[in-house]
Amino acid sequence: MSVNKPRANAPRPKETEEKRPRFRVSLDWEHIFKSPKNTLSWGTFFIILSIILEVSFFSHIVTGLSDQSVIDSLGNESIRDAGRQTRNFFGVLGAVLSHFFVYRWFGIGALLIPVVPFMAGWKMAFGKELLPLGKVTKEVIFFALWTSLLMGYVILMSNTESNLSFMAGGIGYISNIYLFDWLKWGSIIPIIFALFVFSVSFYNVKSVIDTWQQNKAAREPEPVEQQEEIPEVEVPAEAEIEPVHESSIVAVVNDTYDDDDEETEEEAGELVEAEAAEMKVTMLAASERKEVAMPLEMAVKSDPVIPVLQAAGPPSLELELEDTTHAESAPAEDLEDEDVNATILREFGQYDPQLDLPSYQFPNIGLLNDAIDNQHEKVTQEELESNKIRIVETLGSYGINISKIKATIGPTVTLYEIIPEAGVRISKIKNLEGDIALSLAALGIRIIAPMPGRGTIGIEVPNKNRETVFIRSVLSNERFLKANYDLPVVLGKTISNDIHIADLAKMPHLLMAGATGQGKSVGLNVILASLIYKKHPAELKFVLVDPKKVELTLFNKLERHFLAKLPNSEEAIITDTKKVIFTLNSLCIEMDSRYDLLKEAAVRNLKEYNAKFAQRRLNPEKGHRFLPYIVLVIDELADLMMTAGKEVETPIARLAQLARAVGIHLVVATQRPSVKVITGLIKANFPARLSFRVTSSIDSRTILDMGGAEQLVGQGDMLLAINSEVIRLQCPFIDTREIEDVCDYIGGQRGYDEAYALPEYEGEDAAEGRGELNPDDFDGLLPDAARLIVTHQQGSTSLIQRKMKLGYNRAGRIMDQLEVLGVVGPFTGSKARDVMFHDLSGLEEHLRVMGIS
Ligand SMILES: Nc1ncnc2c1ncn2[C@@H]1O[C@H](COP(=O)(O)OP(=O)(O)OP(=O)(O)O)[C@@H](O)[C@H]1O
Repeated sequence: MSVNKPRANAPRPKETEEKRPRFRVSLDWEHIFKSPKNTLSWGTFFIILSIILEVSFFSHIVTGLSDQSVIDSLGNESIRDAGRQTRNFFGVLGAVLSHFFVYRWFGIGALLIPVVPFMAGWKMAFGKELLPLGKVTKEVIFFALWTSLLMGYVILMSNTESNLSFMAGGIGYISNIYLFDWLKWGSIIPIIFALFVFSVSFYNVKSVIDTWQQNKAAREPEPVEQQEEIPEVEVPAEAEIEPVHESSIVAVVNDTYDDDDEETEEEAGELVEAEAAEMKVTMLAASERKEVAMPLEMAVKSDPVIPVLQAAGPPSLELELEDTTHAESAPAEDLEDEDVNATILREFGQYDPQLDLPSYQFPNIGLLNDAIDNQHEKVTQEELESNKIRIVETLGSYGINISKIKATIGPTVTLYEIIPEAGVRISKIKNLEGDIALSLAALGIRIIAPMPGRGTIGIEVPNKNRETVFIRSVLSNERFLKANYDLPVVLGKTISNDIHIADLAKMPHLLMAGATGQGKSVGLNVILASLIYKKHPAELKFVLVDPKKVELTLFNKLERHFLAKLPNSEEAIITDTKKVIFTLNSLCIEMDSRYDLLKEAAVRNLKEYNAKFAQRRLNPEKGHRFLPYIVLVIDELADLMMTAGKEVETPIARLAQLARAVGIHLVVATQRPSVKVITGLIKANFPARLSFRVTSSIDSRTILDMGGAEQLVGQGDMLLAINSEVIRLQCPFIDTREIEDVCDYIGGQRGYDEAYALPEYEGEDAAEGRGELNPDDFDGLLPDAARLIVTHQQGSTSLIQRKMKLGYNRAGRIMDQLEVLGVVGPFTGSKARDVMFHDLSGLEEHLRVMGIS
């Protein structure tokens, strides 16, 4: 066998030379600018810089002429002398900066320049953009140059060069001298043309004109005869499906956000929602037509997103790829959409859901009780020593000798880890649990034999004086503040006094059990409080189910911020079993519709979907929207299972099985962890389980698949089992007053108009009882909607949405009520419903008879 050896005189390979170390000073710019420690300082620096620039430039307008001589002689005299003579507000520095920016370059156009460092500084310091930075930078550069050119023209034409030429700056003045040679007074033409070109390309003037024209056309009454045959998808004019129109609608919303005008913001939001749904059908109709007419080369171009999904394999759960017919028709439309979306992204930056409530203030930690954890009551040295001695003696009396014992003091229990001498059987120690408890005269001794991954045997002994872990101490903990989880929840303090933070989004659901009075409700409140402290109302909604009627009432005040509810229900907190069934089914509908959106967006989970939406790669006019997480909290499953059984179990199991990918997570608590309540179906879908003290080891096994929870000492002492790992934790304590203060604080702020509307779900009974609907239950806008439908002879929800500027849910509800009233026929799929009245007089008579007008 021959081996190729390198010859001694062979040329040295190139890589060796490249690998030789070079002495280079390399700065880690990423760290310098982006490290959280530095951003505040850099941000403040840029803000100060912008103020210095602005004041200097203004000052230069008055002092520029007299400072000119100082600038000219700068090299010849000392800075000190120059400083004394300079009149600029910021001395020599201000004079020099102004000399360049104002005098040499931009003239008064330079006054715009400081806007850029100010906005950049603000973004760095506070992590938020006042306006989209990239867009503003381009505008500032253009208008600084353009103002300079315009001023140059004005000054040259008015012969005021000597005094005022600084207002044009070097760029404007010199450019105008050249332009003047060519065009004389006509040099204003290229200047105005430059403004025109910039406006057209930058502000998408064409789309504004198109929108205006379309709106004008839409306002003109449509002839009745033509509409008789038109199905639900209306306005099939070619111009209306131009994506340029879409961008303008989104632009309107964003402009409103930028203006911080909250009232108009909502109106615009609703308008867009209505327009979006209408456009959804219009675009659908358009895509169907395009499928036929699309040229071949367009059809084979693929959507850039779809291959990514294919490469990543079949998505989890229900997600499947689009069917091929759709995939073939999608690309051309998607390519157009991508262009529009890219333009919107460029102009308005990323979509920020928090701008829904721009002035929302997160609750501060000061609202919570500042009692510090009662350190002084901790375990004393004597207690430790006497426990150690008793453990060693008890084990010794059974012939078990210990080579080492070590204690770790936790908030509720102290963990004694022992290493027995060689040859001792673990099961022997485990069997002595009762004897050790007896000798220590303590309740709730738990033996962990062996301690996983530690090579020891653990004996947990409750402390005589236990420590209360206050919620404030955990929520203000740096680890929690920095936790970058999607749904961070603090569950408690571990035996080594670390706080245990979990990500509910990853769990993905939590099942809690515990006998009465052991701390379940406090535990639920702690979970809710952790989420409220970390998430903005736009990002998270709660569905609260409280059959006990008193536990979660306090959260009612969060209705217009954090709560979700069924459209027709009065109370945001659900206490009635029937409503619970409706709500659970409604959540299943929400889950299914979210899956449809994910499928259409070709993404695999909510995070990817929202990221894509924020990058403006999903068109709101096709029904896409930012999807908040939804956390369903049930404070007493036992009660529901007893009264409704399968009706509750099935949707819960379905949600638990499927909803994680679409951001719906469940936290379910129960007093009775019996197999009738925690059925196999439910249990199998809750990998994370938490148990407070239960009454028997059978209960403990039902919830945790192991004993031990019956040995806990109550008051928030708990065992958390995730993926076969069990941790003992002390739950933090939050009291009613604290929850009240936090809820008052949030509830007192401006919120959404109403709670987040879940999809409507009508139980079978409701469908049967439809004919008996009480006129008092009808929507106030029902008569107007009926007149609209009859006037247009078109039973379309989107018509109500668009003309009456209503959200989709409300318009849909009105349409259902119109059906009950007999104004329109039943739902017929994609076609518009039949209209049962041909003229308004017939309708008015009918409304009068029905007692509605
Ligand atoms: N983490 C904790 N720290 C200290 N004390 C606690 C803690 N959790 C609960 N407690 C005490 O236990 C009492 C009962 O707690 P909680 O109301 O949460 O019980 P529960 O399990 O919800 O009972 P029920 O099922 O009857 O509603 C509280 O009023 C409080 O005094």
